[in-house]
Amino acid sequence: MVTAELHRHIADELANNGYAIIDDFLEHEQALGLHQYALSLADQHWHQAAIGRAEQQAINTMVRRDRILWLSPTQPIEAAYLARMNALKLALNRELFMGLFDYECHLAHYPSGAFYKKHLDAFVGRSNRVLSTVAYLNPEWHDNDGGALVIYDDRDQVLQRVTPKLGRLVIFLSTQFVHEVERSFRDRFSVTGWFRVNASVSGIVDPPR
Ligand SMILES: O=C(O)CCC(=O)C(=O)O
Ligand SMILES: [Fe+2]
Repeated sequence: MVTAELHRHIADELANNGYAIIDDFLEHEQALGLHQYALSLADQHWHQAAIGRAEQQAINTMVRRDRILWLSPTQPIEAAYLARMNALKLALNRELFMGLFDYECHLAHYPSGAFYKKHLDAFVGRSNRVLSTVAYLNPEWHDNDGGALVIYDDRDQVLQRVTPKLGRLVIFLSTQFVHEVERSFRDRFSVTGWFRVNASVSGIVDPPR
């Protein structure tokens, strides 16, 4: 699919279902490059992920056990990913008038045994995160490797069980879908991010990193 068509497809899916799952969203080279990059980063670059907002941010390994690294445009490979998501942001604003203001994202590494229990990424009126994105960086992932993303509907029924395979993007409304990452049995890598509306619009600023 050419980019304009792909962006329209994502906008349609979001408008109709509130989420979209796009295989090969990342080109093979880019996805593999990010995977290699994540593998090359030494231990000290990664941080144990926290949960909760601002003053209550806490590390709780009963809830999540992934390690993260925020992306910035300083490295070309990070800049290329951010540019890709910026293009998507512009398209979604054009198609859906979403008023998306910026995008923040981090690499995430789930070592073998890691998971992230059921949660919402944002609460209505309490966060400026409106759209969650996860791009997966795992070549040759099999169902018995675990680590599926499970998305629930508003009656707590499984809506989608998504295998974290290389190049796939999942995008969903942050306040609408409870989701979890099942225990992974291999190293699992992804880029997780959020499109945000202007803090002065929602009146809330997300926690400092
Ligand atoms: O990696 C995934 O599939 C989802 C991660 C997630 O839910 C999060 O970081 O908030
Ligand atoms: Fe999440």
